[in-house]
Amino acid sequence: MSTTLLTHDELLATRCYIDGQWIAGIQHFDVINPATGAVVSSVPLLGATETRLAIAAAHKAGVSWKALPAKERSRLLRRWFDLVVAHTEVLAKILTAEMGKPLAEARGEIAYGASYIEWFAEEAKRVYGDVIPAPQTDKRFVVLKQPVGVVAAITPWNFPNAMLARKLAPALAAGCTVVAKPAEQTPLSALALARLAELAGIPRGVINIVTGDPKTIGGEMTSNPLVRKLTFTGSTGIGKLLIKQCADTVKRVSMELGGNAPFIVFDDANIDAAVRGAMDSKFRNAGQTCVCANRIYVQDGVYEAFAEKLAAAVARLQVGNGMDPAVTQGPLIDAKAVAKVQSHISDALAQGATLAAGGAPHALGGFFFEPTVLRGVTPAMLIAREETFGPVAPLLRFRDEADVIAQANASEAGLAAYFFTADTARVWRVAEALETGMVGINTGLISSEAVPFGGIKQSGYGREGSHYGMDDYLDVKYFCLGDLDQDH
Ligand SMILES: NC(=O)c1ccc[n+]([C@@H]2O[C@H](COP(=O)([O-])OP(=O)(O)OC[C@H]3O[C@@H](n4cnc5c(N)ncnc54)[C@H](O)[C@@H]3O)[C@@H](O)[C@H]2O)c1
Ligand SMILES: O=C[C@H](O)CS(=O)(=O)O
Repeated sequence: MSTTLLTHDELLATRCYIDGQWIAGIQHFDVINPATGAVVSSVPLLGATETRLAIAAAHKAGVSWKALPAKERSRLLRRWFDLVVAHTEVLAKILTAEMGKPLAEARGEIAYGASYIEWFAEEAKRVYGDVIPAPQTDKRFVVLKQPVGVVAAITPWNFPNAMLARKLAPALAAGCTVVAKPAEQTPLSALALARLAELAGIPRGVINIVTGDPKTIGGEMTSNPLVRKLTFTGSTGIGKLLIKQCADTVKRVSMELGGNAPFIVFDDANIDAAVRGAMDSKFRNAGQTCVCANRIYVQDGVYEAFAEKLAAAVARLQVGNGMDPAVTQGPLIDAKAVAKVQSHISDALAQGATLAAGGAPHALGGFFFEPTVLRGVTPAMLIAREETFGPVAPLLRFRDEADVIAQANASEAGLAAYFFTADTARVWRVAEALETGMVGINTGLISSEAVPFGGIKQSGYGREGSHYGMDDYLDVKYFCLGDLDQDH
């Protein structure tokens, strides 16, 4: 398949995508590079009127999109996947420019987002129903799965490509159409994805991207009766608000919310593997990741060895502009993120914790922050009770399995958890006891398109990825065929 590659400037959007048209808007807002403070681009400041138009376009496009043979939707999704992969470098540079993560991580995110498109290009062809044996001879019970309809999607800034791909892919595969609002900090990755979907031949109105004021756009998305489902990835507080706003029109809702992941190192763990796992889980994306380790529990017998090795590994992180290939930790997203990290560190130190590495804003200034390790953290400290969303590894001690399970589960969040042990019996006991949607065992990296990604408790509900991921975009319809005994 010959692929005409778009240039960086052709993919760097200044307009929104509604009903197959690129809309300029009247007012605009700047997209800022968090590493340099420079303006990357400007995008339209749209509101309820344009959102209503996008929803109407999605509703209209849905009639023909859901009527397409599943194999045709599959082919279009596959074409889109091929184009995303072919444009990895340009997409990664746009992502790093607007979000700050190191280019190597951005390339990884593009591949990760594309993997959902590839996965659901295949799942599109496997939306099966059932024929259920009826207890009466004159009846047949049939179950169909049908697309929910118009989907509203709201995504965060920390994985601006993958979090949107993780929603668009199953929605389109199921026969749904989408109106999406990316985070105002990082709209460019979403608009670039839409441009490639257009190039792939995905019909007008199937994907619509609206940028602008979150409250206004979200208000239209959650109240418009044509929207049958809202899928949200972001903070728990906003998630709760959106659930309430969707109640009046009884929309289907999926919530991928905040985390507070416990990361547990038992005495019998491979310490070097545990350190690698902690680095992978805690410092990926400068700790701005929903599933990153937020509380690191180390059993008494290995606490000193683990703390020393982790501090040494953290000291090797290279902080700087993500466009520099030598950089392994970029800036935080904004001043608010820096202030939250600083407040967690200050609170911990004030309550008796001590620094093993870092602890202050980086000498580079701006939104750069030193990768930090805190020792002597206790459950009473803010850093153990709230999601830090930054490059700080808080170390807590624990005595035994029962003690650490109780500590780990003492959180309203329930997204991810991790533990390291060589004891296979303990693997089953602890994995079953942890109150989270996902558990990493002897690894700090658990995300994949092939698994049901999602949380429990106040980390949300619904699953993204795997064959489970289609269910969020399908309605189950049962119909009953009667009077079949009669030869009329
Ligand atoms: N569970 C997951 O898969 C997952 C993935 C990424 C991020 N997150 C969570 O997201 C949070 C960080 O991301 P964030 O700062 O972008 O979260 P956020 O909740 O502030 O913003 C997320 C999205 O919601 C929008 N938004 C904000 N207020 C809104 C409103 N009133 N109405 C409609 N939309 C509104 C934002 O514009 C953005 O697009 C963290 O808590 C992180 O754990 C969770
Ligand atoms: O931050 C949230 C993302 O879901 C993290 S991951 O890339 O899916 O692990």
